Amino acid sequence: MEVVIVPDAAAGGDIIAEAMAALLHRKPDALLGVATGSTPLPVYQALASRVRAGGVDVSRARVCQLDEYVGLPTGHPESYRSVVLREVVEPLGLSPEAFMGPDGAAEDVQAACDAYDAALAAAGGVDLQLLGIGTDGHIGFNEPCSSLASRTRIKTLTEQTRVDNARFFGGDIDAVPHHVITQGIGTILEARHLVLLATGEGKAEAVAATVEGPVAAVVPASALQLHPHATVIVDEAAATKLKLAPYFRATYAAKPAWQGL
Ligand SMILES: N[C@@H]1[C@@H](O)[C@H](O)[C@@H](COP(=O)(O)O)O[C@@H]1O
Repeated sequence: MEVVIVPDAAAGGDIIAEAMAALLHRKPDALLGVATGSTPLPVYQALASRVRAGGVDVSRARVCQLDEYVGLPTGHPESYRSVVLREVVEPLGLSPEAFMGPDGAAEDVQAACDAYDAALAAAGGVDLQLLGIGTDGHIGFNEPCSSLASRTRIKTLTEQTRVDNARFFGGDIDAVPHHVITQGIGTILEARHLVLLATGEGKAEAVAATVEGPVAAVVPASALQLHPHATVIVDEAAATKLKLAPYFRATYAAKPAWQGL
């Protein structure tokens, strides 16, 4: 696992957009797994500005969703499908056909989950999966004690996650669904490159447990330790509880530029 400490969220966005641009250069039809929440927004902004400047060709790029609320009406502005269309697909100028996600409004939720896992595999798998992290260490919506081998399935949100996400629902926790569909941890681990971005001191404890703690289902993001190509990018505030911060800084400073992320 590589840990990169950047000065701020914008620098994190920049470095990941650069890695996505390099991937699309090597593989123009790459499948990018995108995350929601506030943290990844600087990534999408940085990538869109490279596209506008003509530095990246996204005409064949594909994007896929990590997770989704269950039960929000189709087209609800806070469904993750709407968020990804608004924050990623439209700014990058992709066609809606380049986008795939699970159906959170399906009557048979488990069938929708199975169909999504099958669709990801049929698409050739995710090339780069961008992840945020919950304050409790969740990735996607895999809450603590999710099986490290889990596949896409329905989960119940913790009270803390519903409180954290209420800001997207006008501060009304009652409006935050209890149930979600999420790529499982086993599904996420199949992506060829995992890139987790964490910013702000509220994530410092979860980051330390992810990077320096044991691999444990109680900290779902610690599963990244099992992946052969995982990159964790943190700003200074999110890095404050990392004991190995001096080592991570020295390693990155000495890294040859050609190596990329
Ligand atoms: N399902 C999403 C996660 O994918 C995201 O990582 C997390 C943190 O969001 P934020 O980046 O806004 O802190 O929120 C939600 O729970």
